[in-house]
Amino acid sequence: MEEKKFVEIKNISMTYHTLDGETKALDNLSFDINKGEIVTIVGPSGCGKSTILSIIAGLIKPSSGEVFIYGEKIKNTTKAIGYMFQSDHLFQWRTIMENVLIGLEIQKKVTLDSIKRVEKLLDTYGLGEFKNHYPNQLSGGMRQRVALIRTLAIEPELLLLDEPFSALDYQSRLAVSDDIAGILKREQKTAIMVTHDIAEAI
Ligand SMILES: Nc1ncnc2c1ncn2[C@@H]1O[C@H](COP(=O)(O)OP(=O)(O)OP(=O)(O)O)[C@@H](O)[C@H]1O
Repeated sequence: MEEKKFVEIKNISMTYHTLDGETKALDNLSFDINKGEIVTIVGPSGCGKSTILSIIAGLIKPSSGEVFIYGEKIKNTTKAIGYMFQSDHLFQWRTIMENVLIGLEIQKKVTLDSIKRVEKLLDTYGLGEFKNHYPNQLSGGMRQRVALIRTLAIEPELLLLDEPFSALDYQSRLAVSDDIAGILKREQKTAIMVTHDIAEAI
């Protein structure tokens, strides 16, 4: 029997309708992703990268086409998918620990075990000492790591990363992208990242 594909994007098209007219953002896009793969989508600004991530995440409905996860059609958002946006969106009034726990809090899954797991992630990725600090006390690169750990904390099966390094300067971007690629590989995650930067994709 053929093994079920993890993520299947099938014939997705998306046209936005506004008062000014129509914008075709995606035209009959299809691709598959296997478990454990890290896929990057590269393209210039406006080519529809954020649109495809939002469709996979179930945040917007495509004009036509379907997304399947393990053969099941995506209808709404699902806990199986973690979405990390362009900027880190950390809450300034919450400590690093409180920021990282927010997804688990919403899902009512804050337990001793989940706290331990999150503390271990913070320790492993050099943020253990900063768990009681506030986001404005951290560097941009550290904040991106916090945002990634917050996304990993809910243990998503698929991570969607929208230009995760765009807020950083060139040098930190290279360091942090190595860093984050390392984390994704060690945690054996499946991820789709979009970027307009070919170096970052590589
Ligand atoms: N909500 C919307 N309403 C109308 N048009 C939209 C909407 N969202 C995106 N678009 C248009 O769809 C096209 C694709 O946008 P999208 O944000 O997916 O591109 P992108 O590749 O992610 O760009 P960027 O890298 O600048 O974020 C663009 O022409 C954009 O103007």
